Amino acid sequence: MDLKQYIDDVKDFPEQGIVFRDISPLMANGEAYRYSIKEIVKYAQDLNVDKVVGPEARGFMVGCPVAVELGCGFAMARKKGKLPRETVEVSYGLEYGKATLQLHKDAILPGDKVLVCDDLLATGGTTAATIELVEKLGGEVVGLAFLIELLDLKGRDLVQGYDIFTLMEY
Ligand SMILES: O=P(O)(O)OC[C@H]1O[C@H](OP(=O)(O)OP(=O)(O)O)[C@H](O)[C@@H]1O
Ligand SMILES: Nc1ncnc2[nH]cnc12
Repeated sequence: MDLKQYIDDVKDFPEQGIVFRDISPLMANGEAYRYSIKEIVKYAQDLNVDKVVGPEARGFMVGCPVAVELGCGFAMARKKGKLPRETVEVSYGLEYGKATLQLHKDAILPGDKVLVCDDLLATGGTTAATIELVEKLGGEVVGLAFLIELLDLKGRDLVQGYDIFTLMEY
């Protein structure tokens, strides 16, 4: 399926010079959304995943349906201040800003095999921070899955050594 027809390229959002790759049209199309999730599930099928972790917010859109299909749990990596119980946290930079992500301390059990899911890999800052959170809690990241990879930003270099699956490259 040609998934790129469902990605809207928005110039100068959220800042001058950024081309924002908007996944809203893909999610609005049941067939394209379902196909994307099924492809990630196929990739993850043999990884023996215990938990899927997705960073807020678009990571939830990809990670939750993948977890449901795999029949495993999902843990939310949320922006600072949103989780009500004890957390671990990591601050990071992304293509257009800075943020802090948190995970509940009991979201990952030591030895859990974790699949990190997000809509898009740009600089890799968000993904590297998510991996760091999982590893702080003793989890093992067994794969990283995205709808989109922005090749120029070399996010792969920041997460070297991890297995990466992407459906679209720009
Ligand atoms: O590889 P990076 O340079 O880190 O960029 C990728 C991240 O940026 C976006 O999230 P954003 O922080 O904009 O949050 P949102 O999902 O809440 O829109 C996107 O969903 C990824 O998580
Ligand atoms: N160019 C981009 N489009 C959409 N989401 C992003 N997150 C980081 N960079 C992005």
